[in-house]
Amino acid sequence: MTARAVGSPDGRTPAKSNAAIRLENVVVEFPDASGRPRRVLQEINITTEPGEFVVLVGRSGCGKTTVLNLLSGLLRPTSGTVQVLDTTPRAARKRMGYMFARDALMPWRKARTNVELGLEVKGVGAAERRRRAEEMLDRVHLLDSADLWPWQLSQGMRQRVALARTWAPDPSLILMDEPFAALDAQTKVSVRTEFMRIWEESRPSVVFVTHDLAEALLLGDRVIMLSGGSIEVDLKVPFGRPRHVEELPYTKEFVELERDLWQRLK
Ligand SMILES: Nc1ncnc2c1ncn2[C@@H]1O[C@H](COP(=O)(O)OP(=O)(O)OP(=O)(O)O)[C@@H](O)[C@H]1O
Repeated sequence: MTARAVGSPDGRTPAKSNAAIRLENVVVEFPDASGRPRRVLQEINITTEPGEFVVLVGRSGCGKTTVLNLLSGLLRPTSGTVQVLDTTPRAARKRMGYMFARDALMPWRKARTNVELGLEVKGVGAAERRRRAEEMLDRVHLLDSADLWPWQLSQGMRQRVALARTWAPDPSLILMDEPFAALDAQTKVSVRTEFMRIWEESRPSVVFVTHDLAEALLLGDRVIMLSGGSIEVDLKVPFGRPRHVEELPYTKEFVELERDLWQRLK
């Protein structure tokens, strides 16, 4: 049998390995109002390591969600190549998890069966699904609420159920689009703290989009700022792990770094 290089459309070019994501010379064009192509991403190159937590920031419309759409396989680049977990986005789909600003829990399922959803898609048996869903609900302190419907949960609780659902199938890469943006300030701090605790236990690769520069520095290993369709900043975050997400924002080093990033954003 002839070996076929993973991620290589023609099967001849050997794929480069050991990256969580790899965007090479990626261009994305969308038609403008008059139907002419408008370039949204210009020859973007991003490679991230397995286990790396990368945050995408930038002004509204700079292309952050477009990058997530490329990674999830919803969108194909106009030119260039996109690899996820050393293969095509489509082939990597079952090893990816997603979380968005609105929890998107299914209203006809209780918290428990919402968490089981990704496990069902993977074909995990009923008993193991139940065990894993309960384990995850326990980790977000919602085991007592396992049999409640989404409408019986607060926004913060729903977002924690969504967190449990994203984590339950043990994804290798998680794509997150402003997952805490709809939460009030206090709930945001507590959900974010739980999220960091769970992430630090298993450390899947993450690509996280936010408008909040403090959040980017608080969570990320690396912050990539997009501007005008190009990479404006690619910053290695200098804070160690585990992080004190409640205390770190008040340190001098953090405040200075956040101010620098704000200046770049302007
Ligand atoms: N399907 C599409 N058709 C045409 N234009 C699109 C499409 N999707 C996105 N765009 C355009 O591409 C640009 C980038 O959009 P994108 O959603 O990636 O930005 P963003 O940085 O995520 O913005 P925000 O922070 O406001 O969510 C925008 O100008 C948007 O209008």
